[in-house]
Amino acid sequence: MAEPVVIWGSGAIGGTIGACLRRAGHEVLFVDVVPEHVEAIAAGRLHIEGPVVDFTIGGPALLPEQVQGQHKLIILAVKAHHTEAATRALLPHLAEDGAVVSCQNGLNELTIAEIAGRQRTIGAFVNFYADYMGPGHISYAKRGAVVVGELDGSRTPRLEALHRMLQDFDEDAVLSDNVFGYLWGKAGYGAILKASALTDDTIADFIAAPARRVLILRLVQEILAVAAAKGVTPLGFDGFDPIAFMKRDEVAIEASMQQMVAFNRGSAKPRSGIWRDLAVRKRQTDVAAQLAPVRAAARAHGLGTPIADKLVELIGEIEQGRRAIGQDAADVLTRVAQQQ
Ligand SMILES: NC(=O)C1=CN([C@@H]2O[C@H](COP(=O)(O)OP(=O)(O)OC[C@H]3O[C@@H](n4cnc5c(N)ncnc54)[C@H](OP(=O)(O)O)[C@@H]3O)[C@@H](O)[C@H]2O)C=CC1
Ligand SMILES: CC(C)(CO)C(=O)C(=O)O
Repeated sequence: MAEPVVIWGSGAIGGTIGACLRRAGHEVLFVDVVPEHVEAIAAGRLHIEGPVVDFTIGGPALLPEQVQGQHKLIILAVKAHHTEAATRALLPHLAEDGAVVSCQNGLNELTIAEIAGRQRTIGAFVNFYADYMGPGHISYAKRGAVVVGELDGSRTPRLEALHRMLQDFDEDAVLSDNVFGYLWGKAGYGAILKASALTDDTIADFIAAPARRVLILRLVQEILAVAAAKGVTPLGFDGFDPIAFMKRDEVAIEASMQQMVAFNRGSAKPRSGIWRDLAVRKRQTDVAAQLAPVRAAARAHGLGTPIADKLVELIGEIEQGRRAIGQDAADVLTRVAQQQ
């Protein structure tokens, strides 16, 4: 049997990628902490549904403590606040010459590299839209950018092999020499998603709302200023044009806003995973964990992140049941943005 690609965290993102790879003929080992989900996958009842694909498949599936041996390729797809624990748990199963690929939101590669070593970390960026609906049931709502790249930008045989494999998931998958550019781009776009989760608005409605314009502009600019201070050139994707925001080019910003609205309008996943964690799954989000490295980098460069700081605080209040999701929460954040 060929060496399997291990999917560590087989929810919305990991489950979708793993199922599609398995359907394309790759050996896949699914790992997850949810016993009923693991059981469903092992029993051949992993249903990926939605406008992109609709099929049911299965495959070897284990809880983390059941994994044995060492593996050369592990795709990590847990939420950012679980990255450290998951990486420590997978470490004994990562071959000396193996690699962890972070298919996550945030700058998780930094945490993974610290634990597994930079040589054993490959960068990735995903912007497709999916939801975990329940054990063995995932909605793949919308295709989006899929990118892989070595952390130092080099082109290596292992990266080329990974890229070829991911083309079996999405034929437009990109091999990049600037994966951190995409990750910082997503940090900018992701900040809009996080702010939208303060409300019940769809992502498209939130971006289109005139009342949120100043918040979106200043929040994105605040995040991308940190990227600039680090010497990273953020890259655009799926309608988001970070350079327009950085240059404060009103015409290009307007075009990007319209494209982001069009990209999100009518999506089968109309709201972010963060909103879903708050409103549907009633659980902690990974907003603080995603923004932690951005805020730390800002501090290291003498920059403030007052809007992101307030965003983390507001999301925390919702998580703790001390604030309701709604326009009031977004109004509070908008007022902070107006002061910048
Ligand atoms: N969903 C989307 O459309 C997109 C998500 N992302 C990012 O992708 C990453 C994954 O998100 P998503 O797939 O939505 O999240 P999900 O919650 O759907 O899937 C993550 C899965 O990993 C499980 N898990 C948690 N801790 C561990 C662990 N230590 N070992 C193994 N499994 C674990 C979770 O269990 P439990 O639920 O019990 O914690 C869950 O089943 C996040 O960083 C997210 O921000 C990026 C782009 C789009
Ligand atoms: C909205 C989306 C799917 C965009 O990638 C996302 O990142 C999330 O749900 O957290």
